[in-house]
Amino acid sequence: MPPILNVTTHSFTDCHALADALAERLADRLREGIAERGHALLAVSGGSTPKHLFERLSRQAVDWAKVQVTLVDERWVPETSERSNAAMVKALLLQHAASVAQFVPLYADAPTPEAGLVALRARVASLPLPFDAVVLGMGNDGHTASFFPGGDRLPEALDAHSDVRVLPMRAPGAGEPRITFTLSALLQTRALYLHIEGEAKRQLLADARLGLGEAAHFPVRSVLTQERVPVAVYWCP
Ligand SMILES: O=C1O[C@H](COP(=O)(O)O)[C@@H](O)[C@H](O)[C@H]1O
Repeated sequence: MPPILNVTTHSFTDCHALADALAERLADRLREGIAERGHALLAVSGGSTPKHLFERLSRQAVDWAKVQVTLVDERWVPETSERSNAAMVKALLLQHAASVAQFVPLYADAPTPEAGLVALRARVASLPLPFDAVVLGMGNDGHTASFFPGGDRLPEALDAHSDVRVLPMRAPGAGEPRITFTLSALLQTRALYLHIEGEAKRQLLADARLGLGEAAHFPVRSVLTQERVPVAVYWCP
């Protein structure tokens, strides 16, 4: 991918090498946060891509009792659902050394994200932003966090000057209603990573960066074209 804007790409031979490198980088960030402020705050993505990363990160030597972990977005399903991002974080990341980290979920026991929003906003208001690190993923449709193409609240979610931290989101390709940190909140971070795997996503991201074809309208382009925080792309085939 050509280097444009403030995006750098780190390529790896396979998902294990990528997971090792990104886990070490994230652990460095968390240790720096703890050394400088006494605590650290990490936001991770759900979906299938971060599974190896979570396994590696959970074993990193970090004072995890001083770390808060949250998600960049969540599907509005209880943790008993196999679609729950929280369930995946608990099963793979909050294990081993990281089992003592404090998890801040984005799901509340309410029928819709709108019904749970007041409780959820109070919960995330207590998070001491900026994040030490945010790890985004990307779907094959160019969504990141729950910034979906055609999302009903996409313009609000992508407003880089918004003071809203979380929003509900519904979209044709989203599967179920969502809750997502806004772009404005996610850019309040000391380090921003975009973790993608596979040739199709590499090409999609390259097109989005260059504004080519339909990828010019993919929500992930808002992350790539902002100038507030450098983006480190971690990629493997
Ligand atoms: O639904 C979601 O999908 C994206 C991408 O997931 P992947 O399975 O293609 O890795 C993920 O980044 C997001 O957090 C999640 O809610």
